This record gives sequence, C-alpha cells and structure tokens, in this order.
Amino acid sequence: MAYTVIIPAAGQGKRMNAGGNKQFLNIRSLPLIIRTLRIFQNDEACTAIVVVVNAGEIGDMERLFTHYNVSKVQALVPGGKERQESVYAGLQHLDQAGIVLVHDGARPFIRQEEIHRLLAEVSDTQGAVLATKVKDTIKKGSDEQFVTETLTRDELWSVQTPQAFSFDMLKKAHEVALNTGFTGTDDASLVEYISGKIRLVPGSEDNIKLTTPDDIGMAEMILGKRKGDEHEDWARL
Ligand SMILES: Nc1ccn([C@@H]2O[C@H](COP(=O)(O)OP(=O)(O)OP(=O)(O)O)[C@@H](O)[C@H]2O)c(=O)n1
Ligand SMILES: C[C@](O)(CO)[C@H](O)COP(=O)(O)O
Repeated sequence: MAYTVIIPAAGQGKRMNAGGNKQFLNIRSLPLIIRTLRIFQNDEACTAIVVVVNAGEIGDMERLFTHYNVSKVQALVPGGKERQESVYAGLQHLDQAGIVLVHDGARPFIRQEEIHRLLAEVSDTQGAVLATKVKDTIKKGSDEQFVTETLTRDELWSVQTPQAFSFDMLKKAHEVALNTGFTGTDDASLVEYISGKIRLVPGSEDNIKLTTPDDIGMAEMILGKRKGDEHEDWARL
C-alpha cells in the first residue's frame, strides 16, 4: 500500500544534552536523521517524505540529504514550538491524499516489515499505531509523590511511531485540536479526541526513540545485534 510520511525533526534535543539538535548526532558515523530517512527512502511503498526541521537548520539538512542521496524529500518545512505544531506544519505541505504516516526523526530502528504490518491494519480503521505491551507495573502518583492508583497492566501499551492515518482524518484531528486548544503527545491522541478508533499493532522493543544519552548505548547494542543481517535496511544506503 502506497503512503507518504511526515518526519518531525524540529526538536531541541534537550534531554540528549548533545549541545544541539540530536538529529545531527552521528550514530556509528551516520547522522541520526539519515538513519531514519533511509528506511523510507528504501521502501518502495513510500512515495514522498516531508521533513519538519528547525528554521535555522534547513540549509544543513538540505546538505545532508544531498550528500546521502535522500531523493524522496518533497518538502523541508519549518517546525513549531511543540511536536504537535511541527506535524501540523508538515501536513500543510503534503500534496497527496491517501495514507499518511507520522514517524519521529529520532526513531532510526523501525523496520520495513513493521511499517507494512501497520499499513495492513489502517485500511479498516481510522488510525493505527505500533506499540508494545508494558512490562513494568504502572502507578499514578500525586504531586506529593504518593500512589493514587495502580493501573491494570494487561490494558497498558507503550506507544511508538510510525502512526498511520488517512490524510483527511489526520488533518481534521489536527484542525479540531488547534481550534479547541487540545494538546496531545502523539498524533493518535488527537484522532481519539474526535472519537476516532485507533488500532494497536504489536511492534518491536528495538524501535526506541533516542531521547537521553543512555539511548546511544542502546542504539549501539541494536546495531551490533543487526550487523551481518544482509536483509536489514540499514545496510543498503
Ligand atoms: N517542536 C518539536 C519537538 C519535537 N519534534 C520532533 O519530535 C520527535 C520526538 O521528540 P523528542 O524525542 O522529544 O525530541 P526533542 O524535542 O528534540 O527532545 P527534547 O524534548 O529532549 O528537547 C523528534 O524527532 C523531534 O525532533 C519536532 O519536530 N518539533
Ligand atoms: C510520539 C511519541 O514518540 C510516541 O511515543 C512520543 O509521545 C513523543 O513524545 P516526546 O515527549 O515528544 O518525546
């Protein structure tokens, strides 16, 4: 199934503490954003990529894309203060309807197989997200750090990207959120807000978001584990 993808990459990378946007960090000598983009560059079902970046970083990003032959980037769009604003900015630059994926620039270990399983699930619902079952016991806490509730673990999922939607549904969800002041930490929550049904699609623990310095060690481990796998997307660009 053909799709387009919006890649929000306009963060500050504060928790990574790398002195700048973590998208430019080299992970085994390849910039993080390039690791993420090449998965989509190499996926024949992906027809176009919109990358949302910080306004001051457009030139640097363009140079990277040229250097690494990332040819599917249809637009480089200046982002907003929050991730939600950045995705909305990206949506304005998609000139194709159909299925749209949103995928964090900071998640470089997504596999084509997972993307295609997600796509297979989105056709009969309003949205689909990759997710893993929670392994820890999750409790809610008060401001004073007392437990207020222990949640039922069997019902809990840790949600990742990519998240898949029809273009019309995602656009409507973002517009309603904007007009009502609703904010969410992922795109599915905006669709849920307008009562859309979101399918949970089991994903992989490897699809981490590089958020803190510890995640760099985890990334090295994942790369080590995948080394030698000639079918891996990462070996091809
Ligand atoms: N205003 C923002 C904030 C985040 N993002 C993107 O959304 C993804 C997930 O965000 P996160 O991991 O939180 O990245 P940062 O915002 O860069 O990190 P931090 O919160 O530590 O500053 C990243 O690819 C990031 O670049 C974005 O496009 N626009
Ligand atoms: C969209 C997301 O990656 C799903 O897990 C996550 O919610 C992004 O959160 P962040 O606070 O922007 O890192």
